[in-house]
Amino acid sequence: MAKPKRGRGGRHGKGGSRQPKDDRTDLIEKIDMENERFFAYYKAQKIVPDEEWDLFVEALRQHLPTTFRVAGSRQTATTLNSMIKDIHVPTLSDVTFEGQKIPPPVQIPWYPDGLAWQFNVPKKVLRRSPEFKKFHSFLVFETEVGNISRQEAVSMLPPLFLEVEPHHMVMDMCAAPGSKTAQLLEALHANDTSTSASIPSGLVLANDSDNKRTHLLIHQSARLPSPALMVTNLDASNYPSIRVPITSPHNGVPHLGQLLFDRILCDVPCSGDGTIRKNMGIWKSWQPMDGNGLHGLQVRILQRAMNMLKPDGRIVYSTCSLNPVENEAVIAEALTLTRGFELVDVSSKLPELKRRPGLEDWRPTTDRTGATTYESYEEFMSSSVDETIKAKMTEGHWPPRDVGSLNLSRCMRIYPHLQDSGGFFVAVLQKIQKVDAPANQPERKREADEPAEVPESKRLKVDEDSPPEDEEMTAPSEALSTEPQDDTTAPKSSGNSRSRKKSSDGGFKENPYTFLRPDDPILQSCIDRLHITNTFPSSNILVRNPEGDAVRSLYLANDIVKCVIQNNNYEKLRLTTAGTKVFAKQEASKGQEIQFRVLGEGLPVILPYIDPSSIITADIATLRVLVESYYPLCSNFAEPFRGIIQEQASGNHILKFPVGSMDSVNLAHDLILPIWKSNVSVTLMIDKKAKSALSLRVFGADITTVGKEAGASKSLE
Ligand SMILES: C[S@@+](CC[C@H](N)C(=O)[O-])C[C@H]1O[C@@H](n2cnc3c(N)ncnc32)[C@H](O)[C@@H]1O
Repeated sequence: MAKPKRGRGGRHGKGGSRQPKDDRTDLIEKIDMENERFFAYYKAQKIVPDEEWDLFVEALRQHLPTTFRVAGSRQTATTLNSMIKDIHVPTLSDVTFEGQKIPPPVQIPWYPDGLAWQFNVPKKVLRRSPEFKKFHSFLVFETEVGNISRQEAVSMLPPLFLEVEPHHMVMDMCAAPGSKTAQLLEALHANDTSTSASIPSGLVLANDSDNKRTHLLIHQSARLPSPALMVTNLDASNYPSIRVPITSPHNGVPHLGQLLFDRILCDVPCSGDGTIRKNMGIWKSWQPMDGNGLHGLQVRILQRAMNMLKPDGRIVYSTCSLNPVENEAVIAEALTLTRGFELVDVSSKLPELKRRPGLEDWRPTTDRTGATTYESYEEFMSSSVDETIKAKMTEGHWPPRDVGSLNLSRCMRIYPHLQDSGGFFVAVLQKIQKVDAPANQPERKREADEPAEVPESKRLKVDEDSPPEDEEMTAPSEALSTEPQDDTTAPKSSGNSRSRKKSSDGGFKENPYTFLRPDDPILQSCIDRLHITNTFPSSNILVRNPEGDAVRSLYLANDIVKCVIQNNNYEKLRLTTAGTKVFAKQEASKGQEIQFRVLGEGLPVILPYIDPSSIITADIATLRVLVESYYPLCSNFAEPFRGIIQEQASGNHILKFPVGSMDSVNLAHDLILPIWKSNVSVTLMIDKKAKSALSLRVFGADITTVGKEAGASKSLE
């Protein structure tokens, strides 16, 4: 095979111009994009027809386009998407750089409502072309505030195939760093508007076994605050049953039963060779046996998901690996071991997505060169391979004898050459009947004790008091699991564990969540100050300490999150996050009364409960003053806002900027923002990056103090 010699962009720096050190286009030049083991192994698997092989390999060597998704509520997303389409794309359509025409971003054809985009320009264009530079700033700020998600196109697929609805109980088994969790949350919040968030009746339970990555997930999910989110830090293959009160439909007697899920995502740890266009180290490090050691863990995670699913529920299993041992072999093994499931035919869903059917035949290997593969387990076991190596492989690595009955062709393989993307695998499973666990099946050697190593490439893949309502909790009796489970149930008398945090459970050091009494004086003062109506679920407010004191932050949980917290031991669940922060303590100056204020990210969920007469209406000129400086004096505002704000008491207030135009600035939808009024000045209570994003969106430039300082320092360079 001829050695690849090129990447995007020129091979040498032009005219002595400075080359950015970390420009991946340069890296592509330097990396030897060859790996005979990779080629030998995947040719033997026949993952693509012979006539497509060269196209496939050529695509692996190309620079991966940058892709992003417009996120957030449907209304916000539609408005922002129109801005990209009608303002940014026309500006970017006529850009030439160093004599070359640069193509503008284009919509990814298969993504619903045109909300996903891709573009492929060298970094130096993003840095030096004024048009692309401005677009890049827009992307950076909107990403910071959660309106845009920089995500690989193929990674957007699994949540789309899950078809989540706001009432669904959803589990994300291996969730960090959380790009797919964000999509699941968005689907749960489909009824949000541009200013207010719903409190969905469903749940997104996001889990990851890696504690550090769990915190990354929590950071990411703060961009889409939700009272329906819980994050846990457990091994998904051994996830404990979650207990919730269930009313038996037969005798109406309530008891604690297992919470079963409508939708489960298994985006499992994998060898990650489908990301080779981005993680170019894979060219050098890839070994044919990378997937063998992961297969067992992948099967166990999928099986655990199958045992936590409701009848008719759906599981999406996905990897960014091309290896059938991590894909079809896992599906085949799980379908064989756990009866009552079938692969769903989703060929008519996302019709524009180019995909290939799952394989029905594959040939695992333990040969380092990838040249010797084995058609069957029997052939492998009778070979001269060392016994210690044989012991690491199981029958489940190979296609089962009844492979034809499993409909493996319903799995989806996405290859880089089909639509200029990464490589990916997706399978959709549905539970068709009550699961008999364990299934009647021939005795198999299992990999249960095999420690699976997660390859580095994958680890680094980052580019989180009232009785339960019967309606929500009632599950059909056949939905109850009969399997013996680790009991996470909290002592009945106490509800949530009120013991102090301790590190007795594998180093778990999080504080418990404790519900505030609805008449807690601090909660009441927040309610009174903002004129919050009595329909507000004040019995669902939590604090993060065992004493139940409102010390720093107040969180809001929905009913199912509350129910899970009250009926399970938080330490056994390794509960890392629950609900969303809505109020926080505002540090007061000396002698002033301590007050709590509503947070910018908490406001959308509180807004539907705020009496509209307590919201102050302001105009775009007022917004400009608030964006331009940190602490504008009340006297700096024009009338009528100046008079209105001067009359208000010090503390937290909510401003509404209605749709409209003023001085060529257009507000496409209402803006609702929190402010803090002190004796003589007013502050917009959103963080710096959110302020810059807002400024770019509304005023077309970053007019914040930070933005102006950054602009000034650039012009001095
Ligand atoms: C492919 S990544 C998940 C990516 C994530 N779904 C996303 O879209 O951002 C796989 C994740 O599985 C986690 N993991 C590895 N072994 C696990 C286990 N036994 N249980 C739960 N999570 C595991 C890793 O820490 C890693 O974050």
